[in-house]
Amino acid sequence: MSKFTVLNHPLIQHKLTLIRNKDTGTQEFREIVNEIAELMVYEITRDLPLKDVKVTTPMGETVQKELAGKKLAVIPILRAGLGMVDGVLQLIPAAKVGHIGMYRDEKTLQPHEYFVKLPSDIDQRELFIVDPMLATGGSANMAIDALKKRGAQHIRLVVLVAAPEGVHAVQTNHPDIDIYAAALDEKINENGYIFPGLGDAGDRLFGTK
Ligand SMILES: O=P(O)(O)OC[C@H]1O[C@H](OP(=O)(O)OP(=O)(O)O)[C@H](O)[C@@H]1O
Ligand SMILES: O=c1cc[nH]c(=O)[nH]1
Ligand SMILES: [Mg+2]
Repeated sequence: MSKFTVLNHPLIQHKLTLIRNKDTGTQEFREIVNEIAELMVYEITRDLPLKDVKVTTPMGETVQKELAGKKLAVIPILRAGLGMVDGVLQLIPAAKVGHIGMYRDEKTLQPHEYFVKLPSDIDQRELFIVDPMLATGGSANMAIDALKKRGAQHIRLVVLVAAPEGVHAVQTNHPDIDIYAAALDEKINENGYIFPGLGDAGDRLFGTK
């Protein structure tokens, strides 16, 4: 069974409260989403493997550490996932970026894929799928399917707000995928939105409401 981890760092929790507030405007919302993404990536990369390397300082030769594992790629689920990309790249500037376009039918809540463009070597990379919202889990499951179909082997899912239904759906369909969230909320409401949530993440990021 995959791991589900809520990142309880006080800065993450404080910033999440700011963007839940309905009076937080587009500019601030966008800035804070990136800040939270950056903090989350800092937390979840604690287990990246290191190896010894020789380095010559101005004082002489020494053996120190550098990252040893697979290269990384960040995969935003469009649109709202785009809001987290800059935050991730702030810490991992060399990461490649793949895009998966997905929208949820407002009535059926079924996801529809409309765009996929990925680095050619995703099978060699550790992939971080980013999307602020994990509601029914339909979009995340379809994005994971799209990556696996193209050879991806190491995928983690990073979301800001998760609903229990979405966590269960991803864990059931993809027991190999670890999920990280800034919060686990109460439920999905009758319109398919997470409660208490933060509303429509894409609309709040891009000012489209
Ligand atoms: O878990 P689910 O029930 O699939 O819902 C979550 C999805 O819904 C939102 O995207 P939306 O369809 O609103 O597209 P957008 O990012 O373009 O606004 C959100 O960003 C997720 O991708
Ligand atoms: O609460 C939700 C659920 C799906 N998508 C969003 O943007 N918000
Ligand atoms: Mg949306």
